[in-house]
Amino acid sequence: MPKLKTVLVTGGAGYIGSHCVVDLLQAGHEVVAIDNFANAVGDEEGSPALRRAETITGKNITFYKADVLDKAQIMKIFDRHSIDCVIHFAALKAVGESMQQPLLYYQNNLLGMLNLLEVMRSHNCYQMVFSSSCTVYGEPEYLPITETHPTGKITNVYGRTKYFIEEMLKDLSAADEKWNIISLRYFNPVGAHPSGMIGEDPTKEFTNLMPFMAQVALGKKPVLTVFGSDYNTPDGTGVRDYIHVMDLASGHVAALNLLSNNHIRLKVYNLGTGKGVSVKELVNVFEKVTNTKIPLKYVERRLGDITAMWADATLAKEELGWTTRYSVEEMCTDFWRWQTMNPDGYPKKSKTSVIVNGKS
Ligand SMILES: O=c1ccn([C@@H]2O[C@H](COP(=O)(O)OP(=O)(O)O[C@H]3O[C@H](CO)[C@@H](O)[C@H](O)[C@H]3O)[C@@H](O)[C@H]2O)c(=O)[nH]1
Repeated sequence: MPKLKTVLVTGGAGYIGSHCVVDLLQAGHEVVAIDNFANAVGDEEGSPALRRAETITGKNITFYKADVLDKAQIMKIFDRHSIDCVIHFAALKAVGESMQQPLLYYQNNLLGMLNLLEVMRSHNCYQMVFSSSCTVYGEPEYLPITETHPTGKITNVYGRTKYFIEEMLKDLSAADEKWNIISLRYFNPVGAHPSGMIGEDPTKEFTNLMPFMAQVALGKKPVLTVFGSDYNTPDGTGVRDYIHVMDLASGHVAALNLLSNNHIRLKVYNLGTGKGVSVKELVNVFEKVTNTKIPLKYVERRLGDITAMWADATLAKEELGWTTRYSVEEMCTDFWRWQTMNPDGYPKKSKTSVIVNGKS
């Protein structure tokens, strides 16, 4: 039986965070969520995504508008709640921006993690699930990529922050056996909760393929720019391992269960489907399930993009007992449902029933 936990979810109002909160609540865990709204909709009064997560699950979430860079604030939250485990999503993640503002990325992602780990240690909380990325592998030396593939040859600052944090976690777990940490390397998260109530609504510019494609389908952008048609792939376009965000969410609940029942110190798992899908293939499926036509414009390769990447997710299957359930069709259908039900994303100003700063 999984043990029920009080889980602090940093970046809980964000795309992956909010979907993970739904799964945690449905599994019976208590959630304390924090977000600074750097890339999620919300304000002092709370988060529309989390309010909807409460509606979906019929459960309450405690929410704080808080920043992992503010150590004193994080201390207070730990003083107030008996946190068993932290799932750490809060990070900046725009590759282009990270190249222009490296210090911002190092400060936010590395210092944020350091603060969190120090506060955790001061409160005897040693369990963490960390949101890492397949970006730590750089250009693959072989496919599918296993967790033992070399890491570190990364061409962007964002990716290096994930890699440096993984190295930091290795040192930490080697130095102090109390830590019990899982780092999850995500492949390409897409889709939305099947209810259409929560989904991806970045406050920054859309740069990822599926959200951009949906903007084109909605008529908000004129054309989808395809970056490169001369890759060494079956149709010449880039290949990725797209994974439904609800599958990603269930991977976190599985990781939490493993940490509850085993002292593993530090483990790394790939979360992907194991299937490579090209840009053209994804566009075709999206057009089919949404009954839309996406105008395409082929341009040069995007700087820093890799050719192809997909996961070997055998380890997560064997050790976390986790498998993906959603097809590429469902990823597109669910994303489109979210987009058509919420063409402008979340309401930008809304009262929330979420318990904010510990008060209803
Ligand atoms: O307008 C677009 C956007 C993307 N692509 C292509 O679509 C594929 C997927 O691109 P995107 O959705 O931007 O994802 P990635 O570049 O694979 O980056 C994701 O996956 C990385 C791990 O590999 C993470 O580090 C990033 O945070 C995450 O955004 C790539 O072949 C891109 O060249 C286009 O052709 N046109």
